[in-house]
Amino acid sequence: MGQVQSRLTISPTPTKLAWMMHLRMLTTMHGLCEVRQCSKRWKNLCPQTKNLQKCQMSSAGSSEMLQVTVDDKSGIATMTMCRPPVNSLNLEFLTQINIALEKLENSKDCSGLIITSKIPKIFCAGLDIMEMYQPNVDRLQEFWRTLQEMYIRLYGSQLITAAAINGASPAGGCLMAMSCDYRVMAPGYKIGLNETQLGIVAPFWFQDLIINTMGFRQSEMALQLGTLFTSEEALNLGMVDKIVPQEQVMETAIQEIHKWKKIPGFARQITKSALRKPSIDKLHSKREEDIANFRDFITKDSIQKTLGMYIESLKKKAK
Ligand SMILES: CCCCCCCCCCCC/C=C/CC(=O)SCCNC(=O)CCNC(=O)[C@H](O)C(C)(C)COP(=O)(O)OP(=O)(O)OC[C@H]1O[C@@H](n2cnc3c(N)ncnc32)[C@H](O)[C@@H]1OP(=O)(O)O
Repeated sequence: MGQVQSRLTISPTPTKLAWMMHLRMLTTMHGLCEVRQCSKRWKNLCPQTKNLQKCQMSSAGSSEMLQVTVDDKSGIATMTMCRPPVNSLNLEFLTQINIALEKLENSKDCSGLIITSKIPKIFCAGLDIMEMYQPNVDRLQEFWRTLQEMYIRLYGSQLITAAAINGASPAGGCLMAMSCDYRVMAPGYKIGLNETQLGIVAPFWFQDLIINTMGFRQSEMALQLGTLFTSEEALNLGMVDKIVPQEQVMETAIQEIHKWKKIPGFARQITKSALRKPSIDKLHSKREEDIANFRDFITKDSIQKTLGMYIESLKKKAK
């Protein structure tokens, strides 16, 4: 897929027209996915399915990186990541996730969302390191803006959100999971913000998120040491909420959403918004500064050298 030169602006509160124009631009520019007004038309797209409305977010031209299904009986959506080999988040993948989040948020039929992975033993390996290594600066900035967008959408979602963590979940994968309301994890995997181990720095909003999740003291140790926790350690720290055998992860997430659905939605949403709004507002107010910091940091020679060495070490390990 070619380099993206122009700026993609996904406004947090786009007008319907602006959003549609933006989606059309994305489709044209990237051959990303056949953009459809999903919420109303899922049924029409998949008339053969009764209870399961399926929206394939990618067209024949690109791989099916993200599968989104909504169970019309329960209103629970499942977003399944499938970007081999490790579900790393590049610009196109993040854009697809944002489009799906926008559609689900606006769908009257959807009340809950589960994020999970189709790749065995991997939930999400975090940011695609290749986006940060020897980057095109315009694309690099757009990449970061799109990651910010994902966090704003997911952490601020009105839906009941759960991460069904069925594999490794370092760095950006951990960010994604912690942005949900609930985390259920299979045993035997690692999760955490390991940025310092790569020689990079988790930005303030990653830091705020982990502090909001498990408190200051444990977060400052975890962030400085770049600790990847086992599922069991993560449970003890409050980074995840439950551990169940691999084959029960999805069912447990579904049951948990059903439990949350019994709470009056309006009261729950206002409470969630009040708790999370300060962190989201902080990012909104520093968004451009944060992008500039990221760009200046990543394009430093010393950081490029470190990233190059890290990529080599991953490749050697994979052999
Ligand atoms: C005022 C100034 C302040 C300054 C502020 C500055 C702000 C700067 C901000 C900068 C922050 C940037 C934030 C980054 C967050 C991130 O998410 S960084 C990414 C971190 N991710 C990782 O470290 C994960 C690395 N991967 C792994 O640990 C393992 O791959 C795995 C545990 C996920 C899976 O292991 P396994 O199943 O054994 O697979 P592998 O053989 O290791 O890998 C297979 C294959 O995938 C490639 N790969 C792995 N991870 C990534 C990745 N994240 N991106 C791209 N590619 C990845 C790996 O190289 C292998 O490829 P090949 O088969 O060799 O081609």
